[in-house]
Amino acid sequence: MAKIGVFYGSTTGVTEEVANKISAKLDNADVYNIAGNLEKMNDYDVIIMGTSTWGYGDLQDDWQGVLDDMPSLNLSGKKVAYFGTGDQSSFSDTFIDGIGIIHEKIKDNGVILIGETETDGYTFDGSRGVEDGKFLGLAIDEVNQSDLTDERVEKWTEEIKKAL
Ligand SMILES: Cc1cc2nc3c(=O)[nH]c(=O)nc-3n(C[C@H](O)[C@H](O)[C@H](O)COP(=O)(O)O)c2cc1C
Repeated sequence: MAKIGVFYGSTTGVTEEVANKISAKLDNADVYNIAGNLEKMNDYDVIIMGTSTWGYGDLQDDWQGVLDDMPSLNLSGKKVAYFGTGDQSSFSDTFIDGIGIIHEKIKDNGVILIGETETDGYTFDGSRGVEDGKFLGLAIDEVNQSDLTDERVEKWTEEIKKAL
């Protein structure tokens, strides 16, 4: 299988936990906290990026810290997938905005986006993580729909495997 790296930024541990679940479903893919590990992306063919969203549509702090360095990575030809954790109820206008902020920064670097998902089953008003009616990646809401997380991860990782 292609070499997969999972990179996450997590303020209270939710996104970290989801990163570990995703890794477990992908033959224990390597998992990194993005803080201090941005350059490690260069070592992987497939890069899975996970972030939460804070403030009102703000990128998680550790991702914010590396965001401006991301365009200098050589991501050309690499497959990239996103997962975002958020709260669609309290932050209905900015649900998982973080993945959209990252994508905006690197989308012109020749990345091949995989792992987009349907928005069915979620209720929210707006998201920078949605493009052409689909989430740019996997959306996880541990605040309101934690009972769905495991099956969402399972289904998504099966799709990711097919896209490799
Ligand atoms: C003060 C505050 C602001 C938040 N802002 C947003 C937001 O704008 N959009 C969103 O989808 N979730 C928002 N959330 C929800 C978090 O992103 C969510 O709980 C996430 O899973 C936390 O993940 P982490 O512990 O990995 O950082 C916010 C939560 C808090 C407490």
